[in-house]
Amino acid sequence: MSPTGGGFCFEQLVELAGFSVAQAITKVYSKDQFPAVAVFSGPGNNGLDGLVAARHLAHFGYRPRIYYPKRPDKPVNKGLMRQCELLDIPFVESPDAGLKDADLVVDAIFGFSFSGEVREPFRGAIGALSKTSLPIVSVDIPSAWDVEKGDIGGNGLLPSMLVSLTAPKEGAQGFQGIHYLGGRFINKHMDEKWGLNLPDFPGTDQCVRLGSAADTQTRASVGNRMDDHFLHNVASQSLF
Ligand SMILES: NC(=O)C1=CN([C@@H]2O[C@H](COP(=O)(O)OP(=O)(O)OC[C@H]3O[C@@H](n4cnc5c(N)ncnc54)[C@H](O)[C@@H]3O)[C@@H](O)[C@H]2O)[C@@H](O)CC1
Ligand SMILES: [K+]
Repeated sequence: MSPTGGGFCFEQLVELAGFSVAQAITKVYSKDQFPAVAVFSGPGNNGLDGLVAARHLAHFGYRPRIYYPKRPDKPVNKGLMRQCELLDIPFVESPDAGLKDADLVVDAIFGFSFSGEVREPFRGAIGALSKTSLPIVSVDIPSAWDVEKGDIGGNGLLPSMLVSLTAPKEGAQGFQGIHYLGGRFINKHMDEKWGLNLPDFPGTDQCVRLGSAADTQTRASVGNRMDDHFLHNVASQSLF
């Protein structure tokens, strides 16, 4: 683990992101009504947020299963998978196996680095999720949406709930569903540097519900600039 410019290491940010997603889910979809959660994880960091969320959901009393078809051979991926295996969270081999008898879906396929036409095996996964009537919770941005322009191709997911991380993305401005902000790790220096004007997180919560479209809009362009920064500095470990 290497410290970043803000003192964080990457694994910490992924942990806080995934934890906030799991907690936001508890606010809207109770474990009694939505016990079986299908987590669809993509090949990048959005997918890692999904693995972390699955682990916390299991601790919270849900029954997650994970569809994770492309698994980069990195210590962080292997570690997060191992943690899930030790909680007896099954890894399923197909989108259909993920959705069978599920009550809820977590869409952690693509985040802000998605671009172009969806390639397999994720084209099939997104196709399956587009057809399901189950509620979908998207992590950071609905998968296959353009991070700046939203669902321009018309092929992206239409989730019932979105948990934006750190700050909403510009592309999420048109999102009409239940919108939470997660990732409670911004200090006042970061907030001022980026002009985030973050809302107060209630009590010990890791997430806060965004009330209105205006709430999203005022923060969206900042969210994109931060993500650009995040993207270009993750390798050099100089985040924030
Ligand atoms: N901003 C923040 O503070 C944090 C962000 N995190 C997460 O990191 C995410 C961004 O992670 P990454 O930069 O790894 O990117 P993504 O997870 O968005 O996805 C990148 C992966 O998707 C693949 N991909 C892109 N376009 C594709 C296409 N058309 N068809 C098939 N595959 C495609 C790429 O080859 C790459 O493997 C965020 O959205 C968020 O979920 C957190 O993990 C940590 C905190
Ligand atoms: K997503």
